[in-house]
Amino acid sequence: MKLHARDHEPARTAAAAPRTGPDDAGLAISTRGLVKSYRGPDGTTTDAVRGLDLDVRRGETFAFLGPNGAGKSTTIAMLCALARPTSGRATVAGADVLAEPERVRRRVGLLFQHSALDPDLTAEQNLRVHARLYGLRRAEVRRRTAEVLDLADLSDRRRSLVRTLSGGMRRRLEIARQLLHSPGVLFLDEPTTGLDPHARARVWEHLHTLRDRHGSTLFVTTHYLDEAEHCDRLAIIDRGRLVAQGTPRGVRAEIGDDRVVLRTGDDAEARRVLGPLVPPDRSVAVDTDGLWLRLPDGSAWIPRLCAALEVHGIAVHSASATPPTLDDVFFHHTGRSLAGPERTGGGR
Ligand SMILES: Nc1ncnc2c1ncn2[C@@H]1O[C@H](COP(=O)(O)OP(=O)(O)OP(=O)(O)O)[C@@H](O)[C@H]1O
Repeated sequence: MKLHARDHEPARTAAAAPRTGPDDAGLAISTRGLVKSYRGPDGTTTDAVRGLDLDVRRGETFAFLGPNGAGKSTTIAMLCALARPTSGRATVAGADVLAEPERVRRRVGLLFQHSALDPDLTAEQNLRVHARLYGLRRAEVRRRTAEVLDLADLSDRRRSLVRTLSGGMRRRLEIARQLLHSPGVLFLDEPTTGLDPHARARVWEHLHTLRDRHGSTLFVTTHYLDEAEHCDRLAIIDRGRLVAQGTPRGVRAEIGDDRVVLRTGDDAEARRVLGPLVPPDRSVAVDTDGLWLRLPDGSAWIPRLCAALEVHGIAVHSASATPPTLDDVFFHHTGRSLAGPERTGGGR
């Protein structure tokens, strides 16, 4: 699902909100058993989100990862009080999404996947329109516009028409726009999709500045695993269910073992030879990278594996051992890959 600005613009009368809500536990977002089911016209039900328990601390950058259709946008829509949960509870910036949806909407900012800027207005004009929608007073509009332009490093382009800005600049302007009303939590739905690597890096620089200088809580969905690696904490969702939650290092440590990858003259045969050598609860799989295994202290295993293949006359072209990646974490829990083509074998 894609969220669109026109569906969810805040009410004209909405007032500027306090930065944070009255949550005592230091949590910016907390959900328990959050469920969203869609009923189709033919009576069939899609369970987009199935019992999500999430905790996001104030001031952290939290990545929300999952493949297409995992339920990320639906979760964001519920957390921003734009879609009503079917069941469960959620508190965002100190307000309850079911009992206080207006308050939630005033306390969050939401960056949509698709541009919500008017290309025929200048950067500054776009910000002013948005500030007025949030009911900011005239003097406040001027002050906040200048502040967020500076934060986005776009002060020198404030009089440029949006259509003349680069893709990365537009994204930074959109983020700036969502900061005008000082939201308690900023949701960003795939903020870097479609940007080149340089522009992606600039957007992340900007997001880290927000966190470090202003203590903003950022909830970011992304398909890019390298981006999630740089967040404070993350959650991985698949088919509406949480599969892992914690720091990048923590969720990787949970699956523990190294990934040993061998490129051989005959990966299928090598798989057959090595299968009996490894402990029964370890997988041996083949994908586009070659043959791989998950083993504790992987580099210590390599000589033994190579020796066994040599005995069977199978050439080994390369061998490496690396600590688990976030994709390995996903594979460990689902038996599928988040990033590349489907792997075979292994998983739970
Ligand atoms: N309005 C809707 N009506 C019916 N089904 C929906 C609706 N919105 C989403 N879905 C379904 O709910 C599931 C989760 O969709 P969602 O858009 O939340 O996933 P996502 O993780 O954001 O995917 P993507 O990364 O592709 O944006 C999908 O199966 C989707 O088809």
